[in-house]
Amino acid sequence: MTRVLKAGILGATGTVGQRFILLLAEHPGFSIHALGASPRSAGKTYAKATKWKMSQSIPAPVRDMIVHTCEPTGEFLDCDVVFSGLDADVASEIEMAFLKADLALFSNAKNYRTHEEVPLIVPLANSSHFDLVPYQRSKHALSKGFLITNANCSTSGLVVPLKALQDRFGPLSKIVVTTMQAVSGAGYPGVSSLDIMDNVVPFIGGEESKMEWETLKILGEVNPELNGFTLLKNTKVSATCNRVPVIDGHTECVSIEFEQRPAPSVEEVIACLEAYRSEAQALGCHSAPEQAIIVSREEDRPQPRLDRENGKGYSVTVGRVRECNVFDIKLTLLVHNTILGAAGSGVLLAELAQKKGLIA
Ligand SMILES: NC(=O)C1=CN([C@@H]2O[C@H](COP(=O)(O)OP(=O)(O)OC[C@H]3O[C@@H](n4cnc5c(N)ncnc54)[C@H](OP(=O)(O)O)[C@@H]3O)[C@@H](O)[C@H]2O)C=CC1
Ligand SMILES: N[C@@H](CC(=O)OP(=O)(O)O)C(=O)O
Repeated sequence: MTRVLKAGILGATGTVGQRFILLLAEHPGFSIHALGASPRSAGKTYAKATKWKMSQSIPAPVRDMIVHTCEPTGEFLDCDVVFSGLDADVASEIEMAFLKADLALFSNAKNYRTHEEVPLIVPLANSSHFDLVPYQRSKHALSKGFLITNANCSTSGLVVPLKALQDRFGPLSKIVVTTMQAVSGAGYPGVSSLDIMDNVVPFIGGEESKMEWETLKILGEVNPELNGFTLLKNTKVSATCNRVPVIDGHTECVSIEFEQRPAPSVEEVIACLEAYRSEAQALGCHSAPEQAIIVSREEDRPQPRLDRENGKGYSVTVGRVRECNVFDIKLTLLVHNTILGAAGSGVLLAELAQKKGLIA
């Protein structure tokens, strides 16, 4: 029987923070122990500090908890794990302070994803990158702490089927992806209603380069010395990102070229995606979905409203798998941007870390 872990949440009042609250409050393996947000929220009860936007109510035990500033003191020091949903403008300094305090930190912010000693892990794709933790600990003289980042929400959906295909058919030479991203991805208040209603905005600052680069790190490997990452060199990724008037769920149209000739057929690709099993599933992690990738055969799926809760938001739903007459295969995928694309990844990463013995 694994013990219940005390969890802290940084950025607890935001869009990702609220999702952490819901996922952790109903999780048998965690108890919510400390909440942090900006000095504007500190000292207030959680119910007063947050602008709650989830369709479920604030869990009763959390409503009257007091929100603190984000410093590694007090209740945060008792935490076994700390999840960060901090605004990127403040995440660098705060997360480094928590790492230096020897805490186990799982971050949603982009700030340390590109760092050479920091694993960037999508739990259904590259959990082998946890192998760098001992080196990170030795570099920072830590005994139990570490910093793991999870990916950009659109990247998180993309890499799961790509990993399945790469493992089965070898290197992918070209990937072109066009996203239709939900407004919750922009946090709260996010995109103004006058900008997004009756509209599509064909720009999300910094998103395309993040998707292109993060994919190469995630689908790359930990080097043999276990002290760095080898990024994919021969895979080219091009992303185009759009904001659409959907509340939750990022949809992505993906075209893929394989190195292998002849390229796999549509039937082989579907069979590979359906058979794919991640380490999180193999280890029996509580939040791991039964199917990492759900393939829909209906001609008009996936759709955000109908498919985003698949696998409780932890599965990637793939549909419209078909031949591409420019590359080899094209498909459409859907990822829940605040579950597998954000807070859910953090929770599943903590479960994996516990299974791997990285959390005592
Ligand atoms: N939304 C999504 O789908 C995804 C988001 N992310 C990333 O996760 C992070 C959070 O995003 P999101 O929840 O959307 O953002 P929000 O803007 O909704 O929330 C930001 C949080 O940061 C806190 N904060 C702001 N300033 C400070 C400060 N000076 N000190 C301490 N805390 C502060 C806010 O507290 P307060 O309420 O007190 O202001 C709030 O809790 C970002 O880095 C984002 O890029 C990653 C993947 C997906
Ligand atoms: N930019 C994403 C959400 C996000 O915050 O991503 P990142 O953590 O990579 O900055 C979106 O708008 O949907």
